[in-house]
Amino acid sequence: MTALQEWYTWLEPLREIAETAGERILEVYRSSDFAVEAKDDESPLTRADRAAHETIAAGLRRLTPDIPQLSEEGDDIDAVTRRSWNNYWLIDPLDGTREFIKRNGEFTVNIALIDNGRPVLGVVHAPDLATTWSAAAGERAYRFDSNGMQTIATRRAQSPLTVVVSRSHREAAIENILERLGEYHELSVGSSLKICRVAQGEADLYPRFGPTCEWDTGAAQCVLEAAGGRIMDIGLQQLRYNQKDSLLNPDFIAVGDVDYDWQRLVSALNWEQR
Ligand SMILES: Nc1ncnc2c1ncn2[C@@H]1O[C@H](COP(=O)(O)O)[C@@H](OP(=O)(O)O)[C@H]1O
Ligand SMILES: [Mg+2]
Repeated sequence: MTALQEWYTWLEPLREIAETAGERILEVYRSSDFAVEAKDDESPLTRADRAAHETIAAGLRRLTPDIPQLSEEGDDIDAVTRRSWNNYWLIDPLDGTREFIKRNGEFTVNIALIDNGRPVLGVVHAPDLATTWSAAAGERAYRFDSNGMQTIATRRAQSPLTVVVSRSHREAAIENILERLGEYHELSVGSSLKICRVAQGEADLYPRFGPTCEWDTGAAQCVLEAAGGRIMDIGLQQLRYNQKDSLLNPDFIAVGDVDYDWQRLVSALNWEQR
């Protein structure tokens, strides 16, 4: 695999690919009168997932024919093959499937370029919110919406903390942690938008205890890190990608203020015994 000297120039085409996939999703979302509960072959959800996946796969093949793709909706790729890659596109064509079904608009298209275990490009697009977040490692993070393009940045942690939690997946462990935080403000949000809310300085912490996959976090992690934040496992190590046979993430916290004493919070939460 060649070195990725050109990767920075791929950010704009990447945003276009994500937004085109978003248009395909919205065609289904807006045309269907659906009440789907599960993925079956005929469901609008499945059609939207597939249409977004195909659009992204074709767009990335045109942009970078030599870089492999790992998509939630793509072929299963065995771990040995995958782990031999130095870099690859990591894709969740439609994150927040429950939000799509509930029609609350909180679903996203996610594309990250992973290089040696780290996200170096990331685009998160929320089609129904007409908003896109994008970043390249080592550069600024941006949000594009009806007001145009803005630089985004995380904020200093505020007291009480504002905590983002999943709208649809709320494990008992999360309830325990929230209880132990004492006073806090809560934002309930679907999909990778939670990480984007931390990245744009609206929230301080997003704790996730329970299964997520690497494609749920890769693109938004790139945005959050470029905006000044971090996603860390319980050892406060930054999440890395393609390091294991499994594609499941560990428990993690996404934080905006890297100078805050998260270690103290994590220790106080008695994480190991939650
Ligand atoms: N049991 C499980 N195993 C793996 N991933 C899970 C999971 N439960 C939830 N997730 C992940 O959490 C994501 C939704 O997160 P949230 O609740 O924050 O919106 C899902 O994305 P999809 O909607 O793309 O399937 C899915 O990847
Ligand atoms: Mg997902």
